[in-house]
Amino acid sequence: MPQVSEADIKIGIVTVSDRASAGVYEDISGQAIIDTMNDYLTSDWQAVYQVIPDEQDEIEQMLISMADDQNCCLIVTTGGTGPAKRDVTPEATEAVCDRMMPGFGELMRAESLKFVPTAILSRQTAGLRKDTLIVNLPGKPKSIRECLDAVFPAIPYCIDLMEGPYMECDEAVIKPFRPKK
Ligand SMILES: Nc1ncnc2c1ncn2[C@@H]1O[C@H](COP(=O)(O)OP(=O)(O)OP(=O)(O)O)[C@@H](O)[C@H]1O
Ligand SMILES: Nc1nc2c(c(=O)[nH]1)N[C@H]1C(S)=C(S)[C@@H](COP(=O)(O)O)O[C@H]1N2
Repeated sequence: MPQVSEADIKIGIVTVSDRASAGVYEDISGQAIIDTMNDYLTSDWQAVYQVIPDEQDEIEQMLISMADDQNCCLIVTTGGTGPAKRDVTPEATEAVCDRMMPGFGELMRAESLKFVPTAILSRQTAGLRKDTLIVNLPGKPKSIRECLDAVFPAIPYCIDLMEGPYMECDEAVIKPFRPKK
């Protein structure tokens, strides 16, 4: 049974992009994460959304604030996962996490390879900071759904195991996997 009311589902969305944060282009990828969560979730949820540049300190402070102060059970980042010199989102994620969840990156790269031969250029990872799951996605708008469709089925059960809020999904859109007790 849910331990926490559905309205307590807060999801952090962090777009890490020098150009989107400077207003050079519109942040389509962060909005795609919000749209995807709206498609997946039938539970009420609240987005905590920020667009920041590729600065490791700033990314770390944002993840800490969303996890510890704003009580997000899940934070999804987009951008800054590649080999370019300023791509440091995985380093920031690892720096703030207590335990890493390497299966997320492995699965997203494997699934992404079905769409782009450059999938292995993403160093995207995931990890746990106290009560929060942090998942990195690449920056390209189309990568959002490609990656989330692959890993999201495991996320509600992951959050159950972390004793977080119970996420109800639209099973016609995404089927969360919860092993029977
Ligand atoms: N948040 C975003 N919103 C819209 N388009 C994006 C976003 N992030 C990336 N893109 C698009 O994907 C392309 C490649 O993504 P990439 O991660 O290399 O972003 P980027 O341009 O390096 O970001 P930055 O501004 O930090 O340099 C970009 O040139 C842009 O067209
Ligand atoms: N699903 C998916 N994964 C993807 C891509 C994509 O278009 N779709 N782009 C790749 C490319 S071209 C790069 S450079 C890396 C890193 O992207 P980032 O630096 O924007 O995070 O993600 C890779 N992973």
